[in-house]
Parts: sequence; structure tokens; C-alpha cells
Amino acid sequence: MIEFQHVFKSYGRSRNILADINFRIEPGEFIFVSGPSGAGKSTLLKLIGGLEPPSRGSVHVNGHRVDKMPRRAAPYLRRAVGVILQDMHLLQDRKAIDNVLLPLAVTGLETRLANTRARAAMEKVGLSGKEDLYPVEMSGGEQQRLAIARAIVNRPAILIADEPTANLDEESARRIMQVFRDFNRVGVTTLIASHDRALMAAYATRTLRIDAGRFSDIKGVHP
Ligand SMILES: Nc1ncnc2c1ncn2[C@@H]1O[C@H](COP(=O)(O)OP(=O)(O)OP(=O)(O)O)[C@@H](O)[C@H]1O
Repeated sequence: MIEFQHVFKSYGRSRNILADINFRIEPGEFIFVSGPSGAGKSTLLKLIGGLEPPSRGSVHVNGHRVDKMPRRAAPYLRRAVGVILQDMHLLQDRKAIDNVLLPLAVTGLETRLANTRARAAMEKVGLSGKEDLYPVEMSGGEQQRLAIARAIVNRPAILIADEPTANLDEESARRIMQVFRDFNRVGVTTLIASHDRALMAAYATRTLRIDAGRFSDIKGVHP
């Protein structure tokens, strides 16, 4: 469950990017966050992932108040929420498999088990056999799937992805969306920020839209 109550967000002394946002997302929902460039889509996802604090209001994730979480609770959130940001932050000097292993390092999982988990995550996103490649040796779509593998290796209950299909050709975008759908089908709550109308028309069941500070919660796609 994700719940925003009277959430405001500004950066420093700038205007409010988000103003009095209220919504609730039930486990297993598949949601798009839409709106023009700069509207605050990434900001909204970052609040859920605990990567930015709200200026006011409360953000609940699985019954925990993210905005009040002490620093030592951050590992909990990192495990509960898989984050795929726009710049994927893949480590270029590490092989694909080592990028996926990274989130497991902090869990203290035994090496052999960690390797099995990382390989399984790569298999789920269709990257079996690419374990030993470096990110630069992979296509844009493959790098995006690698970022997804890294986000799901800890088996999060929630996945948030910021423009995961930007800069991808149609076929790669379709494959990425299929990966999200597969996770959603087994119960993972999924939020995807996008301004690709065709993509949303094909997949959206509910859209949270931010436009010039106005927020709307729409069943299906924004008309
Ligand atoms: N760390 C930051 N410090 C200051 N301002 C920021 C910061 N992050 C975002 N902003 C500003 O907040 C506004 C919303 O940014 P955000 O990235 O959430 O929008 P977006 O809808 O995701 O845009 P895009 O579609 O272009 O990615 C923008 O005006 C941006 O310049």
C-alpha cells in the first residue's frame, strides 16, 4: 500500500512542484504517472522510494511512514521498493552480473546464493547469457533490462520506474513493458512515469497526472 496525505514538495525556496497531493494505491495495482516535462513525475516517484523527503505531509509505504523513517530504516525501504531511475546508474566498470549483485551485498546473503539470485533476476528480464558483458557492450534496451534486474533482485513488493522506455525503439519498449507486466501479474505494485501517450493507451489502468501543479487521479488513461 502506498498513501500520500496532503503532500507538498518544493526544492529549496522554489515554488511547490507538488501541492496537497492525496492518493492511495492498493497492492498489485499497475499505474502510470503522467504529465509534461518538469511537472514533477520523477519527484513523485522519488518520494515513494524515500529518495526525497516531502516538504509537508505524509508518505506511507506498506504501513511505514517513509518521511519519518530514521536513516537506519533505509535498507528496509530499499528492499521494499525497487527503483529504476532515468539515468540508470549502472556501474560501467563492472560486469552485468556484478551490477545485479550489488544490492545483495548489503543483505549479507551467502555468495553462492547471491549468485543464484542474481542470475535468476537476469533470466527473468531475458538477459541469460549476458552476465559477463559490461554495460557498454549492451544495447539501450538491454541496459534498461539490466537496471530492472538490479531493481528486482531483492524481490521488492513495489517497483517504480522513471521513463523506462524513453529512447528505445518500439520492439525494445514492448519487451520492457512485458517485463513490468509479468512482475505485476505476480503481485508487484508497479508505477511507471511516462509521457508516452501510445504506451499509456496500451497499458494504463489508472493514471496519476500532474500538470502545472494540478493533480488528477484517473481511471484508465487521461483523455
Ligand atoms: N534536486 C532538485 N533540485 C532543485 N530542483 C529540482 C530538483 N529535482 C527536480 N527539480 C525541479 O522540479 C521540477 C520537477 O522535476 P521532475 O524531475 O520531478 O519532473 P518530471 O515531470 O519528472 O520531468 P521529466 O519528464 O522532464 O523527467 C522541475 O522544475 C525540476 O527542475
